Order: sequence, then structure tokens, then C-alpha cells
Amino acid sequence: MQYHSTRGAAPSLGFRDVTLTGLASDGGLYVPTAWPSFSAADIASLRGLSYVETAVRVMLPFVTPDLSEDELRQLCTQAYGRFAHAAVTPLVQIDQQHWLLELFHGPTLAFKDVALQLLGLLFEKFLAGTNQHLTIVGATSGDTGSAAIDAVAGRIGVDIFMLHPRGRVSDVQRRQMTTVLAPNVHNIAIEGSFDDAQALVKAMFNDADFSGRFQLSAVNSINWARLMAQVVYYFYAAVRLGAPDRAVAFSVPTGNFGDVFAGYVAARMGLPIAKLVVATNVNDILHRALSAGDYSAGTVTPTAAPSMDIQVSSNFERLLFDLAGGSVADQMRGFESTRAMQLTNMQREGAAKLFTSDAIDADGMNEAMRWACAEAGQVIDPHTAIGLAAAQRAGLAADVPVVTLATAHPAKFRDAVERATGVRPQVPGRIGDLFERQERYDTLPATFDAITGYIAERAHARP
Ligand SMILES: Cc1ncc(COP(=O)(O)O)c(C=O)c1O
Ligand SMILES: N[C@@H](CCOP(=O)(O)O)C(=O)O
Repeated sequence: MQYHSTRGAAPSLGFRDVTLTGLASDGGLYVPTAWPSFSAADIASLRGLSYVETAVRVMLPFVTPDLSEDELRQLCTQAYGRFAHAAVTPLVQIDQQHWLLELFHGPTLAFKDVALQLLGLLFEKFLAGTNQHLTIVGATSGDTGSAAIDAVAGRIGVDIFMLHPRGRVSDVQRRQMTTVLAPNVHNIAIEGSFDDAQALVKAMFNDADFSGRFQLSAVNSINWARLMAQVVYYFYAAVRLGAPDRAVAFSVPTGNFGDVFAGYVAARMGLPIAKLVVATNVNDILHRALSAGDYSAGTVTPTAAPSMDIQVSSNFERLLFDLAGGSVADQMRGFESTRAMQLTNMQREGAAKLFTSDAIDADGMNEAMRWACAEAGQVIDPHTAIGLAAAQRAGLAADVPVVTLATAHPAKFRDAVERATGVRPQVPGRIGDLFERQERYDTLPATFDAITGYIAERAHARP
């Protein structure tokens, strides 16, 4: 498989190089040059397969020829062996029509582990026997950071610098990052929002000198390998609910548009998806874009679903590119200079075929947490609650199964869950003595010079 940039001016790369590179050199994002196609028979043949075998079948076309089937199987077995549930991403039925797809059984309790456990192993595999040293720079609103740090802490050949918005992640999220004291882990709390952190990360990639000198690499969903790994659970869940013989809808709590774009990829590969519900909190740029064509970023409003407090959704560019059928360089540059753009008619009409959207406020979110607890016996986290509220309001035909992606364990947001439901979720034993451990992080202003200066003092420059 070859990959090309959404902005049309970077070299095409194979899977190995796309994984190690992150952002394309023209500022765009890498996407496959063609979508692999799964026939109804191919999809039916996934019935009864384990998560690992499903992952191998779904991802193989994306990694060929850089990984063999056996190498991919070995990596998946190792990555998903760390999950606390035998099904890796189990489905839980909550009423006649609705299911939760629990994506939080990995080591750091959020859906990010599904992709990042694999990505950590891919880095190791692709770096083995080379003298390369990667400097991973990442931005997190709470969950990517801990999952990425868990995946690469202590690994040879990699340093990770993770930027989070100071005071805007939950205490569990912060401690999951800052109590990892491995020497290759560097946590930075920035004085700003997640959007500021993400913009700084992209600026570092766009600085050819800095990016080349420190061999930057990405763990955010700008890295294609992240999304590829997330496509798997759409297949796994849909097959269990009757695909390819019946279509399934998914409701996806959305911020950076990575998780729901993985659902779009599954649909492009042939999985019968009736609808993808893009569920946002009050930071609703994506809801405005999909319902009215207006992609304009305001300022971020902090909410009790902080991982989705995002106004500039990186992966939306991948969708716009696919719907436009070619480079979106001008459209994206326009957005970068004005923080606003209109979707073209082609993009709006294309998106409407598969997507619907909703923005859920604090009342809607709290009500969904209460409903799930009282009516379905499920304690869910605020992000999942936003997905569930949007699923329940989407007006989907009664014979379509609707799966809400349960993106985080409720214990990560135990104060918000307790406020809404009166139930205080227990932190699972597998994350251990989190509140006794020592924290280590530095606080910096959200400026390019401050962050790059900090990294330059600590990272390995190319010889
Ligand atoms: C718990 C949780 N839910 C939902 C999201 C949104 O996912 P995405 O950014 O892929 O849209 C995030 C952050 O990415 C998250 O951490
Ligand atoms: N919600 C995310 C934000 C970063 O998104 P990513 O999927 O691009 O890594 C987080 O928890 O950090």
C-alpha cells in the first residue's frame, strides 16, 4: 500500500515510512492511495474470529508489503494480550436497539490503547537494527498522552514529549502521564488549550529544520497507523451484530475526528454502516460543519468531557480530501489563516450520505449518564454519555442496531460521573497506586520558542 498527502505536494510513502513520519512534509495528512475492498463474503468470513484474527484480516492490506501476515499477527497478539477483557472490545447491549462498544479495557482505560499499544510495537519493529532515534511530539487533551506514554515508556530509540493543557485534564488523566518517570518520558503542561498544543505540534513538524534535526514522529491521530488500528473494531462489532447481512449504525463521541474517520474508512472498505453519528459536546465545530457546512473555530469551552474540548479537528481534513477527490491544500491554508471555511457542495452532499451529527450540552450529557445507570445498570463516562445521548436522539430506524463507542472508563472522570449519578466509579486495580506515585512535569508557555527550546535541550539530535 502506498500513501499520499491530503495536500498533494509531499512524496508518496509506504506503510513503514508513514508510521515513522507522522505529518506529511507539505503540512497534510497521509491517506491510502486506494481503499482496500472487502466483499460481503470477505466480511462474512470474519464471523467467529477472535479480535486478533479480525485485526490481522482488516489491517493486512494497509501494511503490505512492509509487514508479513505473520509479523502483523505477532504484533497484534502482543498488543491485545495486554487488554483486561478476552474480547478486547466487548459489546454490551443496553436496550432493544442500543449497544455500547467498550473500548476501555486497555492499560490506560481509554480507546487510545487499541491503537497505541500497536503503534508502540510498530515503532520498535521498524527501528530495530537501525541507528535511528525518534523524538515523538504529541498533544493531548488527556487520553492520547497516557496511552502513548504507556506504549513507549522505557523503549530504546524513542523519546516522547507530551503537551497537555494545564488544569484541563482530569486528575486521573494527568497522573497517568506524569507519574511515569522513565527517562525517555517528558510531560509538559502548557498554558493554553488542547488546540494550542496541537497547533504547536503541527508547527514543529512544519519546521523542516527542527523536524529533520530531531527526527520528529507522531502518536496523535495525524499518524495514519492510529486510525488503521481503530478501523478494526468497527468490523468486529458490526459482524457480531449481523453484518454483512444487516447494516449497523455507530455513534461516536468526537473531538479530533479520528475515531469516527476510522468508521468512515470501514464503510469505504465495504462494511455496511447505516449511519455514523458524530457526537460533540458544546465545542461543536464538527456539528456545525456537518449540519450547515460552516467549519469555523471559536474558543474552546471547558466541559466535563475534557478530552473532546477541541475546536480544530485534525482528521476532518482527511474526510474533506476524500470527498473532494483531490488536494485540499488551498481550503486548509485558507482555514489556517482565518480559522474559518465553508464546505463545498460536493463535500456537504458526500458527507450527508453517511454522517449525521449532534451537539450535546451538560444537561444532555448528565441525563444520559443517569439514564444508563438507572435504566441499563451501566456506569458510563461523560464522553460515552455524549455518544449515547446523540444516538438516542438520532431518530434511526428501529430495526437498525446502534452502537455507541464507549471511549473511556468511567473511573477516569470519577468526579463528573459521581456528580451526575451519585456513583463514584472505582479505579481498576490494573492502574495500581496511581495516587501514591510521585509526579514529574514542567509547565511552559504555549509558544513555539519555549517548547522547541525545551525539547532541543533534552532530545537526541541526528549525528
Ligand atoms: C474519551 C474520549 N472520547 C472521545 C474522544 C474523541 O475522539 P477523536 O479525537 O478521535 O474524535 C477522545 C479524544 O480523542 C477521548 O479521549
Ligand atoms: N482526545 C485526545 C486528543 C488528541 O487526539 P488524537 O486522537 O489526535 O491523539 C486526547 O485524549 O488526547
